[in-house]
Amino acid sequence: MASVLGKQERKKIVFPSKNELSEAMAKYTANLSAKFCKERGYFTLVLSGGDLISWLSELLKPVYQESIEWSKWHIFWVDERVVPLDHKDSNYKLAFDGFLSKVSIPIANIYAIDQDCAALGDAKGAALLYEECIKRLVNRNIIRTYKSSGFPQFDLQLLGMGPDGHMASLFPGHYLIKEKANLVTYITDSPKPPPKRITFTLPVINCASYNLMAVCDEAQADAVAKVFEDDFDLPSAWLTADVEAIWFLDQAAASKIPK
Ligand SMILES: O=C1O[C@H](COP(=O)(O)O)[C@@H](O)[C@H](O)[C@H]1O
Repeated sequence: MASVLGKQERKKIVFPSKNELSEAMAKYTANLSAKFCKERGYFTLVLSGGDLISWLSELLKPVYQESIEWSKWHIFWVDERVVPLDHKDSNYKLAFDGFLSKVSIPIANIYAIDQDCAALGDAKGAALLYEECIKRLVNRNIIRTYKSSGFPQFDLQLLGMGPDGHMASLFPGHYLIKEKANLVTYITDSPKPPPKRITFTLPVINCASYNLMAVCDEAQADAVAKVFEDDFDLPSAWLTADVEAIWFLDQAAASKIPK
């Protein structure tokens, strides 16, 4: 299995405010949607939870509503909290209420975690079934594979980072960051509530063609500075991609990056 880690240039764009960041994120996403829909008839987009979802509202504007080929989109989650899908902590609910219910992506193309596992709080089962779901879509060629590694390769992942430097549900100091055998794994002692979550493993995250990490606000400035100083204790510092890994920051989040 090819190594997918390794140091790569960490690109960043600093925006005056969240508004400009969210406009640029919409443009970036729409451009990649057009590229992949044209090249292969599908666009595989991975979402995270957190603040990022509200910044996606730019994609609801008429210019995008009318031009994006929504029927070709396939939606996944880089991590999910193992709670019922209508629970306030569910990343699926957050994205569905704030974005997915307002665009015409076929419901069959929205891949939430297994409802029963979610309702029962079965994190292990949820991870296993999500991995199976991804493998099935790889077999149907909806998700590509990364070169010869056999890992799934998503077209674009939209990621966020917590103030502690976590991305997806990979937390600083937790052994999950080292997990390389599985595509999807689980955690039952997440330092950030809720404790039960599933998450893509780092090799899967880094196989994506494009990774866009969007971070705003001063509360994240210390973690952002550490990432740009190559502090690999922070899971987010490990982020790479096959084609491009790019950080979209507002001025507050970028304020402590050494000049
Ligand atoms: O718990 C989570 O946190 C991260 C970061 O969220 P943010 O609100 O600080 O941007 C998020 O990316 C992840 O998907 C979520 O489960």
